[in-house]
Amino acid sequence: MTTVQVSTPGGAYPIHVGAGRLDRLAESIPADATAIAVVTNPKVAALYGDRVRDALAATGKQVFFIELPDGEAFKDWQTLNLIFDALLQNRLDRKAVLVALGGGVIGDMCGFAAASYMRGIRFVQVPTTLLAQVDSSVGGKTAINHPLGKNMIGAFYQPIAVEIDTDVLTTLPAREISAGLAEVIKYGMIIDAKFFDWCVANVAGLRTLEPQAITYAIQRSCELKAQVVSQDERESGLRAILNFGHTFGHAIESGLGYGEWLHGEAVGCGMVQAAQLSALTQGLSLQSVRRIRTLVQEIGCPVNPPELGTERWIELMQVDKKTEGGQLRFVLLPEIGQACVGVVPQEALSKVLEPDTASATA
Ligand SMILES: NC(=O)c1ccc[n+]([C@@H]2O[C@H](COP(=O)([O-])OP(=O)(O)OC[C@H]3O[C@@H](n4cnc5c(N)ncnc54)[C@H](O)[C@@H]3O)[C@@H](O)[C@H]2O)c1
Ligand SMILES: O=C(O)C(=O)C[C@@H](O)[C@H](O)[C@H](O)COP(=O)(O)O
Ligand SMILES: [Zn+2]
Repeated sequence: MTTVQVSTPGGAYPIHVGAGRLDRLAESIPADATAIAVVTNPKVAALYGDRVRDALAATGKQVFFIELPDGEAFKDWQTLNLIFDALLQNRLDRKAVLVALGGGVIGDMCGFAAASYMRGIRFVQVPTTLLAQVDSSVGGKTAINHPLGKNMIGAFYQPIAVEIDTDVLTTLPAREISAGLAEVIKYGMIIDAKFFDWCVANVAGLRTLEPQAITYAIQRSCELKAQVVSQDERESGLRAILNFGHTFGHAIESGLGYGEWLHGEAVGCGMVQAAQLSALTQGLSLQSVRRIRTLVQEIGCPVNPPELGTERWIELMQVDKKTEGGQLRFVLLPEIGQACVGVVPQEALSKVLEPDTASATA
């Protein structure tokens, strides 16, 4: 087991990474917890519910399970309210602890419920998808979607611990592994060129969950994300680089309907588009754009954006949280391993959004 530490003004906590962590969840429940509510979905509950129930029984506390419908399409008010209904019906008090057992959808919703139930109760992240293990369980962004935009209603709210059991990845479908790898390679592109090269060299092992490769990728991703959020918890500057590819990616998700493309797939494609935009505005070399495109393709994510039409793309991207005074801002790469945030000329953006001209920059 290895531990990565996160330290923010909103809370400091360990990320434990190792095989079999699910059986040791009791270690992350504070002694003064009055009850534990596990927020999950039917698919994850069927796979891991019994093990988690047994592990938490060791605390001697009352354990409730709250099952939400599965999928991005349910990351909404109505589903969030199911958590509050269950917490109130079971009379959970301020010293109750929530446990988010599932992927990023469960983690984001459980975290938002923890942030707002009785104005804030403690929660533990137990991410069970690769994407959630390398990204969404760390750093305290919690949210639900709005029909007009991704993650539009939410809060910054840190968990008290993150428990990553690498064994649970064995039941994940290949498509979900590819989606998770998109957020892994993102760290290489924005902050760690050596890690990017390592991902290129180890892509086969990553896709097949070769234990050493996937464990290292999870640890390194958590370290890099912890470094960023520990410096800028609430995205007043640096943290925005974690949004690389997301201005395009979120537009794909909301434009096509939540769940049509997986978040990681949309981000993978969005990173190719953002790399093309970086070539036009930051001098990113065409060789680097090609390397990014090839890696996104090799992890199994789409590299060709859906045809939404330039006007619709811009309308969808306008609601991005980085937009200031109506002006779109993008995360861009001057080179692989370095990122900045900036505005771009309209012509450059149009070139990327018009499929014929975009292919010329890749
Ligand atoms: N808060 C953040 O910083 C942050 C970061 C990245 C992504 N996100 C959000 O995370 C969400 C995407 O998360 P995701 O990719 O984990 O999707 P997800 O939560 O929908 O999970 C994907 C699928 O895998 C299933 N699943 C979960 N664990 C499993 C397992 N071990 N074996 C088999 N199936 C399993 C789920 O039930 C679901 O059907 C998006 O809403 C995105 O916006 C948030
Ligand atoms: O943690 C962050 O900061 C991120 O931007 C990580 C992203 O991968 C994640 O998808 C995040 O939820 C997007 O944030 P948003 O603020 O654009 O909704
Ligand atoms: Zn993301």
